[in-house]
Amino acid sequence: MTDPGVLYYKEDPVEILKGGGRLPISNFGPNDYSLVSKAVSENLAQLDPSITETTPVQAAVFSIETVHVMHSFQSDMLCVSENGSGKTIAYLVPVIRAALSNQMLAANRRGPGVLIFVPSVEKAEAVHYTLLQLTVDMGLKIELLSGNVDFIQNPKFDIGVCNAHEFEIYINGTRKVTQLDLSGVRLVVVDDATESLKWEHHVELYQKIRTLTRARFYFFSSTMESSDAFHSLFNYENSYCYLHGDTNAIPAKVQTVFWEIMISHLPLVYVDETGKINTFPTLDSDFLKPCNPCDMLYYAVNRRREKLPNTRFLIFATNATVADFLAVKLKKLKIPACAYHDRQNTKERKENLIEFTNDTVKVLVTTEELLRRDVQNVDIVINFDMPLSYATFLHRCHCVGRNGKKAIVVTFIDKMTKKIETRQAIATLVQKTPKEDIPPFLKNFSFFKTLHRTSS
Ligand SMILES: Nc1ncnc2c1ncn2[C@@H]1O[C@H](COP(=O)(O)OP(=O)(O)OP(=O)(O)O)[C@@H](O)[C@H]1O
Repeated sequence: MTDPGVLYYKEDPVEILKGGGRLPISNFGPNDYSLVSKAVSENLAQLDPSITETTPVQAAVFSIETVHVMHSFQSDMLCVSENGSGKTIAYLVPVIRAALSNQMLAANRRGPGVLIFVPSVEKAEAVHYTLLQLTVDMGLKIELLSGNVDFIQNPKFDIGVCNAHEFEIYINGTRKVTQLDLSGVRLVVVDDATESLKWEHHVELYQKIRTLTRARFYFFSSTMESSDAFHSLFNYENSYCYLHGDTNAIPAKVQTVFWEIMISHLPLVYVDETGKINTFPTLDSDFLKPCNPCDMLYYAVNRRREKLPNTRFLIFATNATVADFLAVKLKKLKIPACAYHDRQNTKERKENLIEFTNDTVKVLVTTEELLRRDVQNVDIVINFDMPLSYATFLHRCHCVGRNGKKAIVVTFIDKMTKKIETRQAIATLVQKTPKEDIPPFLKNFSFFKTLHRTSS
């Protein structure tokens, strides 16, 4: 196990994982602490690919769990580890352990025992699916509280996989929805914590659950920015914190580039009555002047496909309408593309995703929704719309470059924009980018420049 990361209890580093340290747990085989039951260990081995050895984040979590078991002790946990490092299994194993030990108390319980919160329908479905695979024949009752599923009828279950956006209804109850009794919840996992805590109503939700239960909270995230929301939820006095690698860094094999666009320019690429695509002269030169983002997108995708037809693109748009518009526009320009976002119904979304994963379509236009999924083999990410937070930018960078694969992230930037939040995002991006990687058009970017010009 290379690069073990650092584990802290409260604020002090704990020598728990370093080579030869106290409790290095490097595999999912049976161990003295019953962290992984035989059934879970076998189910993990059955997965494709088979899971037998722990990744650093998994080893860290199991070490913490060992302390919990040995000393009949409970604490909060924060795990920050990059995308694709195995956080899902890292928390599902303790979730299953907690649910199994909770089962003995189930007779007295009137509600769920463990809750997992994720910030999107897609991620909830993916986590639910993995959980079902890991708990085959274990007699645990697992519910998906997210998306287009029927509202649960029996409020007593062992593990709930919940979409934090939709959970409020289960706390308050309605005529159709049974209010959940959360007093028996012993463990709450918040996945993609940075993303989730951006939403005020998620923070309120977790605070409420804190007051209704005696649960410990495990937060998992691939980036972590210190925030008041997090401080208000996390029990610093009694907590483990695990940090792996440079979690707020762009993956080593990912090249980030910034292209200047001008939203105010009219699009010049169009399909005429004969079906011919008309471009404009600069599209044929390697140096492209700032142009309309749709033209720039066509240029980026088309040029690359001419040279490398198998290139797979993931394009990010801010909202569903823009994503649909771009997919249609690309199709008209003879570039097969499909959209994927949370305004589509489940069937449509699944079909589009399958087209992309099967490689039938090589261009997928999406909103944030897809970030939480394991998107495979993407070569180029295009930020058609500028991500408004650096954490989102990092998340998008982490969609590629998994397993050391080379990739490019292209971000379209209109430095003349008057939108304050976009200017703020550009300023942050410039500040965080190494000097040598900042393109000339952004070298003298100032948050105030255009704003001043407008107001004067
Ligand atoms: N111990 C392991 N050995 C081999 N493969 C693993 C192991 N743990 C997880 N994986 C695989 O690694 C991939 C990424 O795992 P996972 O989605 O849990 O990462 P993550 O850290 O949660 O990423 P994200 O932050 O993007 O959600 C999955 O395909 C998973 O099956």
